[in-house]
Amino acid sequence: MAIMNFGGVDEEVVTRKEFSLEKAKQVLKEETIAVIGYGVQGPGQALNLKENGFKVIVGQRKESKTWDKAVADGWVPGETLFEIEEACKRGTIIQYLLSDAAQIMLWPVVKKQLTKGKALYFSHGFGITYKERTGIVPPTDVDVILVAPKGSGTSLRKMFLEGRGLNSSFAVFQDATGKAKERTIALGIGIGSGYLFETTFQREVYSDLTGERGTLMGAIQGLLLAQYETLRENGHTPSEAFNETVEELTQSLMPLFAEKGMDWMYANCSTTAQRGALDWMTPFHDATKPVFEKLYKEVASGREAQRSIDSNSQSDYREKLNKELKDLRESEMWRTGSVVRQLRPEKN
Ligand SMILES: NC(=O)c1ccc[n+]([C@@H]2O[C@H](COP(=O)([O-])OP(=O)(O)OC[C@H]3O[C@@H](n4cnc5c(N)ncnc54)[C@H](O)[C@@H]3O)[C@@H](O)[C@H]2O)c1
Ligand SMILES: CC(C)(O)[C@@H](O)C(=O)O
Ligand SMILES: [Mg+2]
Ligand SMILES: [Mg+2]
Repeated sequence: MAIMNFGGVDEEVVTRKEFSLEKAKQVLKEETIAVIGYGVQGPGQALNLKENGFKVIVGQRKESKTWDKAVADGWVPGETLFEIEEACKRGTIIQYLLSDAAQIMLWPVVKKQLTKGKALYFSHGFGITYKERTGIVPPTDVDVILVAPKGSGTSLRKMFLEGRGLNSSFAVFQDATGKAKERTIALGIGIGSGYLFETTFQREVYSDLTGERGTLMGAIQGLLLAQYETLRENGHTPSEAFNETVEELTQSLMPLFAEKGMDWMYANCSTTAQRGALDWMTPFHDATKPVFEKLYKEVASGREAQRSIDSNSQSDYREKLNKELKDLRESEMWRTGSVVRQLRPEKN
């Protein structure tokens, strides 16, 4: 662990310098890692682990699209690809990467295979933190651990292939073997994380649910749409409204603040823009802060988790989500986006 100072606060973190890939392989050399679920995180984690030299098998429902995807990715039925129960039987570390709702349904199957000394691994604190709602209560003689990549499994894989790494949090909920922390960090390094920071299952799920409902996904769409609509209602063309709201943000300004921080992005805009942004950031902050406070309370109360369990355990949940995504895709703002993307010069 290294102590790093983050904006005046010391935190212990793990980087590949303190915990090399070679060390991770040494720690896990006797382990079979069973990645259960091959949706978004499953492929990213399983393929990165395999290519980093770990022994990995995949567990997935047969006769599903994702079984076929696993086969297409090179997993071999009967050798490295199994039905969920069989993979859990063979694994010494069970990476439980079904959707959070499916984890509840399949829990009796997985629990049966959790024999003494195995590790149950999550990428979300959901199942354990909201155990009254999920019924996920592991036996006391297994390790219960977490590595949560801070981003999509698609990015985890893409960044791995580019020689980069997505940061992840890690936590130990139950250390039955005395080796839980070592196993956790080794897995975090193995899946291709950038740096790892410690958390608890509860803090992971509270921050994760807040972040994705907030700035990462929910708030960003709400904010962009509010500005797009205002411009359109005042007579601006779709092209002007979209460029001024989304395209400039993602193509020009976001890369600047990703690279060197917000003041650097501001400094690379006009003094007119800087004056206005510095004045208007406070009203935007003040208008949204109560919404974030309300959101956090909903998360901490468990109500957000229950809403997600209730909707995602319905048999037609995927169709319903797809319908809502289609509505988003077919809104004027994102139809405009599709045309703007086609017009990017690098496309031609
Ligand atoms: N999606 C991400 O990038 C991401 C990022 C960080 C953490 N996580 C966490 O990782 C875990 C996995 O998330 P995901 O988004 O990869 O999941 P997902 O929604 O893509 O589903 C994963 C798998 O679950 C299977 N599944 C769904 N219902 C099932 C059922 N009833 N029976 C058997 N299998 C079923 C699907 O076939 C799929 O292979 C979750 O705990 C999630 O919160 C996800
Ligand atoms: C990728 C996210 C949003 O960070 C993750 O938390 C998820 O649930 O998919
Ligand atoms: Mg999440
Ligand atoms: Mg997240």
